[in-house]
Formats: sequence, structure tokens, C-alpha cells
Amino acid sequence: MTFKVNLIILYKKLFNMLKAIVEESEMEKIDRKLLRDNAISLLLAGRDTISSGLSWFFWLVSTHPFVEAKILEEIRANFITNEENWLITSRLENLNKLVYLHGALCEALRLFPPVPFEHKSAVKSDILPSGHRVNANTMGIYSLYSMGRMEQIWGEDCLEFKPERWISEKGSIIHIPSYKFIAFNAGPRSCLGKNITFIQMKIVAIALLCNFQFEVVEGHNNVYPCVSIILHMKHGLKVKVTKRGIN
Ligand code: HEM
Repeated sequence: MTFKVNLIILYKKLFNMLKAIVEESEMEKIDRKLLRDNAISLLLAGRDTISSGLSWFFWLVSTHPFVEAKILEEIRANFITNEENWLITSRLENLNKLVYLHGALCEALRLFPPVPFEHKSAVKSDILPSGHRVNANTMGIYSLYSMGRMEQIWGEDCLEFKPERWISEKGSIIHIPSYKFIAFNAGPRSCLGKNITFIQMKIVAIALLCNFQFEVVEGHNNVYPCVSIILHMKHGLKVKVTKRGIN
């Protein structure tokens, strides 16, 4: 399918970039192993995370018809949508126009962060703003899942799926600091693939939403996360898929 080809092209570009960096550097002789390991970690880091994020995104969209309609309206307004031409969508400047879709993706990642918990260790003993003392090497585990749903952080409507939360009055995306929107972690070891994630998720979302409608199968009410390193759906997502044309 076209979107699969697009992702392969993206990864090929990524691999060639890494190759060029190694070839151009003085360390040319090193380490094809370094190159291999970096390419593999980029591929692995972006596989289950994106698929989990997309599953929750499609579930949220299919259960919020108003949001789905607005996403489709935005795609319709910004793209030529016949199949031959849809490759055009993979251009960055075109994807950047999809502000509402961007907001919907951020909102899905806020409510269902594919990496649901994280840890940090204290280099030396310290006192947290809360007054709690931590000793050197103490490991603190924190829940990205809970942080995405806290009223103190996101306000009274923190449990609602509201792409509008991310959009300013002027219609542009509101920048939210990574210590608040924590799905990609914050600080020195945060996700290197954040930007490419949005490109990939947008391409898949456009390709699927333009061509198909997804309805959660009646009676499949047990959609909730399983506790694991990646926030998969415990019982998967059963959907009825119907073909549609966007025009
Ligand atoms: C929805 C998609 C994604 C989410 C939610 C996500 C989230 C995260 C998080 C929370 C971390 C920190 C992990 C830790 O501290 O142990 C991380 C690290 C990382 N991510 Fe992602 N990620 C996503 C997609 C991607 C993609 C597509 C790539 C690459 C193509 C990628 C590459 C990396 C790499 C290389 C690191 C390690 C950074 C470091 O340790 O310095 N990620 N990601």
C-alpha cells in the first residue's frame, strides 16, 4: 500500500543520513557496528511505540465522530486526495498544515502515552520541590500515564479527548513544554524520534482515514490498557472497516 512505501522511504532516508555521517566523519574506519546499532535502535524505538499510539488514536477517533469529521474536513481542505496524488501528503510543509490532526495526535499521546512509566536516578543526594529527600542513586519511577491525566496539570477537563486544547485562538499549535506533555520524556534522555513520529502518524492517519471508516465492533467494550513497558490494548481493538472516499 502507498503509506507502507512512504514509511520505507523515510527509513531509507534515515539510514542514508546515518551512513553519510559516519562516512564523512574522521572516524570513517570505525564501526559499521556503531552504524548498525544506531539504525537498529532507531527502528526498534519507533516500532511498538508508534503502533500503540496509533491504536489508541484510532479508537479515540472512532468513538468521537465530531473529531473524526473535523480531521477529514481539514484533510479535504488541504490536500488533493485521489490515490495517485496522495504521495504529496508526505511533504512536510503539507503535513504541517494539519493543525487539528496534530492536536488530535498529541491528545491521544497525552491520554495514552505509549511508554507509560519512566525512571530517573539522583546523581547525588537532593531534596525535591515537594520536600522529599532522595539519596544518591535512588531510583524514582514516575507515571507518564498519570501525568497526562492530572487535573493540576491539565485542568478540570483532563480526562476528555479534546484536540482543541492544543490549538490557539489564531489557529496554530500551542507549544506545551515537554515537562508537561511528558509522552516523549523530558530532559537529556528524551525521545530522539519525536518529530519523525508525528510525520509517520500523520501519514498513516491520512492514508487510513481517507480510505476507510473504523467502527468499534458492538459489544467490544473492554478497551483498556495492559500494564507493561508499552501501553498496548489488553484485548486489542475489534473494528468494522468500511471503505470510503473522502471527496
Ligand atoms: C509515539 C511514538 C514514540 C514515543 C511515545 C516515544 C517515547 C520515548 C520515550 C518516553 C523515550 C525515553 C526512554 C527512556 O528514557 O528510557 C524515548 C527514547 C528514544 N526514542 Fe522514542 N518514542 C516514540 C517514537 C520514536 C521513534 C519513531 C524513534 C526513531 C525513529 C524513536 C527514537 C528514540 C531513541 C533513539 C530514544 C533514546 C534516546 C536516548 O536514550 O538518548 N522514538 N522515546
